[in-house]
This record gives sequence, structure tokens and C-alpha cells, in this order.
Amino acid sequence: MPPRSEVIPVSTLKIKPPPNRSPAQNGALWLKDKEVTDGAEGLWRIHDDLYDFSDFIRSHPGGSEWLELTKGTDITEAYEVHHLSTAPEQILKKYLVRKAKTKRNSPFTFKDDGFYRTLKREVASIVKTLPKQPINNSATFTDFLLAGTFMFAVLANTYWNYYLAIVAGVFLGCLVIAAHNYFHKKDNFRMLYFNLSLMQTREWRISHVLSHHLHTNTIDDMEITMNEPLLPFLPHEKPPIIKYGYYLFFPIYWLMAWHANFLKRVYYIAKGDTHLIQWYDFVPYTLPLAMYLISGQSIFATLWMWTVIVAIGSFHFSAVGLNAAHHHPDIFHDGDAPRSDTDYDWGLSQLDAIMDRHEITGSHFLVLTNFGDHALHHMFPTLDHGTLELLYPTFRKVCQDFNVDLRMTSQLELIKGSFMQVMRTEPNPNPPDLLKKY
Ligand code: HEM
Repeated sequence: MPPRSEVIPVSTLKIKPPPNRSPAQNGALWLKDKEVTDGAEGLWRIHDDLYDFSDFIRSHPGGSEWLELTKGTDITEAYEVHHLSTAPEQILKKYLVRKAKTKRNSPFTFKDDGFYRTLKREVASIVKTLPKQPINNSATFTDFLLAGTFMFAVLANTYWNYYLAIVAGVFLGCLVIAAHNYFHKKDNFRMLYFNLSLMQTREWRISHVLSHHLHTNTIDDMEITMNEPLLPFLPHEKPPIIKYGYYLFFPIYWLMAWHANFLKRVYYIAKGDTHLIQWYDFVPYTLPLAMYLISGQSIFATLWMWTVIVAIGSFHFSAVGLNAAHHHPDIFHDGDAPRSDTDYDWGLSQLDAIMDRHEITGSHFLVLTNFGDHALHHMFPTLDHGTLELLYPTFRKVCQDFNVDLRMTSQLELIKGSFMQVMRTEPNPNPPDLLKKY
């Protein structure tokens, strides 16, 4: 076995790797690693200050989970990105304890005159004037997908029809992506729809919201790590079996992703990780229960049909998710030459790590069900997907002022890009060119 230091790819952003970085890692282990690297001394770190929010956890307007999860870690990016108002700033002073002793383990900055804070100020100034209708439309679309998933799943079971199972699976895949709109916000019931995938909201709030969204495509991004070694997105030497294996195995991989995620959670629960059990863990089973009670099929037949529907949902979710925005040889992946490794505006890091798709932008339904308007969603995750489209004029203006742009490409180019990225062994020697046209 090679020593761990040779297995972990080197970060060209100079991020200290999580000590236990491995595909087997779950959310809790990732957070534990951050306690080691973040210099938060058992408190909460924001920039170079340490705070004790113990007495604020229960009254946090976004829900208690965010602060409960992140005790002992650096929450600078999470704090900056989840609040548009200045209300949190007023609260901060009350909980200040002392200065941190070490440098942040992140090159990302949020300077007042930098790209992200400038954009955030502009967006904050218009957000209250935006219509509420798109938010209601997202809710209607999401509830429609929920109803469709249940209806087609019951029909598939009743008539024992695999075509109907495929329709139910696609509805489920779209529903789970739409439900992701909701777990980024303060606690709400629609975020629970996500659990119908057999994956869990709480785990995804860690791996997706706190890890992937804030440390995108770096060695600290769990959505990079948890797909390794089958899907090695970071550019480094890879054995041919790994480099080409994805071409052979991707349909199996996509079909099995949700079940594999579930089995991983069961494994950790069996090992005693009881925090992985949540009160809403019954949600996934409401689907087979409805299928069983209404269709009159046997339990075993129902379980089989449910397994098929979940596998199709998983295939749809993985096909969309892995090819939505982040993987292409022109997109920054840790190991490539970065724009900067010390004073790297967080918003620019997001533009470097994202491309959006012409076919999706402009359609509310497609944005909601295809991880669309991805750059704006990363930068303003608490805003509803339906609202994002209304931000483009402001976003374009700020981009122009900073002489950068959002790279738009086609869905096909991003699918090809993902495969090319998995094959890539040589780091890109040039920082991303945000003005390149596709
Ligand atoms: C891990 C760090 C944190 C995360 C992920 C987080 C997340 C959130 C979310 C999702 C919301 C709801 C936003 C909305 O509905 O528009 C929210 C609201 C809020 N949070 Fe946090 N929060 C964090 C830390 C903090 C801290 C440290 C403070 C205060 C010192 C704070 C104060 C507030 C306040 C005042 C609101 C309501 C007003 C507003 O939206 O700006 N949060 N937070």
C-alpha cells in the first residue's frame, strides 16, 4: 500500500487535506476532519474570529441543524453565503470569544470590494422587490412531481408494468432534484421529499450544502471524494482500469448510486453511528407502503418493483447530477493551476468551477428538475430556484464590471466533458478562462 500522502491528491489551492479523506467517509467524519484542520478550537470560526453560538443554536432562524452540525469548524463560507440581510452581523458581536491562532485552511476571501460581496449587495437590494409567484410555482411543480411519483409507482405495481415503473422512476428522479431546492433553505417540509431517494436530508446538508457548495471541486469537496476511485475527477495519474472503467461501468454505477448510499448509512448505523438515525427516516418507506396497500400485490413483488423504481430514479438523478455543471477539462479542479491560492474571491472560485447549460436556463421547470441556473444557485443557495432567473440582469452587470462571465455551454458538451475529465491525468497549467465562448 502506498503511504497516505501519495494517495491524497495535492491541492494546488494549498488546502490541508482532510486527514481521513476517503470515499468511505460520511458527513460526520468529514466534519470531524474539519475540526482538525480548521483551527476553530471547539468553537465556531468565521474568518479569523472564534465565536460560541451554543446559546444561539435553538434560536437560529435558519433552523438549529446548521449550527449543531458545524461546532468546532470554520463556517466562514457557510455564514457568508447563506445570509443576504445584515441581521446576522448584528448578532455576531454578542457571541465573539477571541481571535483564532492559526490561518484559515481555505484560500477563499470575501472582500467588500471583491466580486462576491459586490454581487451579494446588489442582489440583496433587489431581492425584496422580486415577485413571490415563482416561489409558489416551484412548490406546485414539486408537489405535482410527488403526486406523479406515487401515482405511477402504484400503477406500475398494480398492472406489473415496467414501462410505468420507468415513468415512476423518472418522476422520482425529478422530484428528488426539485426537493434539493428546499434543503438549502430554513427547515421546511418539502425538504423531506428528498428522502424518498433512500438518501438522507441531514447527510446531504453536510456533503452537498456544507462541503460541495462551499469548497467546490477542491480536495475538501465530498462530492468529489465520495465518487472516487471509480470516478476520479481530480487530475492526477490514474491506472488505465480506473481511467477507462467508467466508460464500461457508468450505467451500473448510476443505477446503484442511491442503494449504495443507503447501504453505506446502514453500515455506519450498525457500527454505532446513531446520529445517522433521524425521526424522518420513515419517509422512504411511504412509497412501497402505498404501492402495497393500493395494488394488492404481495410484499415481495412490491419490494421488487420499488427497488426497480428507486434504481431508475437513481440513474436519472446521477445522469443529470454528474453532468450538470462541474466537470469538463476547462473547469477548475483542485490540482489545476488556480486563479490564486491566497486571495481567491469565493464568487470567482464558483465561476471557475461551474458552467451552465443553454437548454436548461430560461425554463423554470427544467431549472428546478435539472440543477439549472447552477452558478446563481451556488452563490445564493437559500433563494428559490424559481427566483434565480430574475437575478441575471444584476449578475451580468456585476460580471461585466469585473470583466468575467458565466460560461454557458450545451448539455452534450458537459456530458462529453465529464467523461473527458475522468480520463484527464494532466493538471491544466492555465487558470480557467471565464471569457472563453462555447
Ligand atoms: C453554518 C452556518 C450557517 C448556516 C448554514 C446558516 C443558514 C441559514 C439559513 C438557511 C437561513 C434561512 C435563510 C432564508 O430563509 O432566507 C438562515 C437565516 C438566518 N441566519 Fe443563519 N446560518 C448559519 C450561521 C449563522 C450565524 C453564525 C448567525 C448569526 C450570528 C446566523 C443568523 C441568521 C439570521 C439572523 C437569519 C435570518 C435573517 C437572514 O436570513 O439573514 N446564521 N441561516
